[in-house]
Amino acid sequence: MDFATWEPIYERILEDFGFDRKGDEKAALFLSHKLTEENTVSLSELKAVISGKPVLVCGNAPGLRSDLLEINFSAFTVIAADGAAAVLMDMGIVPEVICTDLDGNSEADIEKEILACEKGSIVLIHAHGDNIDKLEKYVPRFKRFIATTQAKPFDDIYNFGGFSDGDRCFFVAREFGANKIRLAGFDFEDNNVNPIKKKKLKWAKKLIGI
Ligand SMILES: Nc1ncnc2c1ncn2[C@@H]1O[C@H](COP(=O)(O)OP(=O)(O)OP(=O)(O)O)[C@@H](O)[C@H]1O
Ligand SMILES: Nc1nc2c(c(=O)[nH]1)N=C(CO)CN2
Repeated sequence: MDFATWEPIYERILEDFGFDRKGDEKAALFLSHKLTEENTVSLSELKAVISGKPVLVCGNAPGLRSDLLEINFSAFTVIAADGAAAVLMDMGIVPEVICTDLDGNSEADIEKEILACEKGSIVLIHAHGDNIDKLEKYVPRFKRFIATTQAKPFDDIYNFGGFSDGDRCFFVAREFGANKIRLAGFDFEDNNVNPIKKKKLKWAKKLIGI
């Protein structure tokens, strides 16, 4: 999705949550300073695992494990949203792609994302105004990654559209030409979550429906 199409949606999201665009921009700049030639994954590498392939996008709803029992993984490129990567790793599955803002989960889950990266997952690390501390702490531990922002993209900081980790996975799958996208571990109506998460799920449902 080009930024001109995304920007009005992004502005509505910022307003709905009361988030500050300047904070997102500062975080993106911070992340850009962590990129080197050695730790940057190319978009062609990402495209190679998605283009023309059926993609399974895994969210981290409580039903993820049971959804996964019905799925033949070998038929899909697996893209995991943040904590979903830990669930997959626990099942012995290394997702091909992970989208994470590094702020949703326990330290143990982040360690599993770092391990997945070492085992070959392409990790898309997302900068936003409320995760600079996490970026500072964990980004040096990821050997290779792609940097993303929800604000205006620049240089090697990309914006493929989407806001929370789950819907960004979906946008990545679409942007890079998945021939089919199946969802697992998405429960947009989950009431067992805090009000901010509820609002994020409302936006996720809307964005994935676009
Ligand atoms: N019922 C649900 N509870 C939690 N996550 C869900 C649910 N349904 C779908 N998801 C998707 O799973 C993604 C990963 O969730 P997780 O809790 O691991 O990370 P998070 O960083 O806390 O999530 P978020 O990006 O929403 O802040 C979410 O971004 C969301 O899109
Ligand atoms: N500024 C800001 N942006 C976000 C945030 C957040 O908490 N703050 N959370 C997200 C999904 O977890 C995605 N983007």
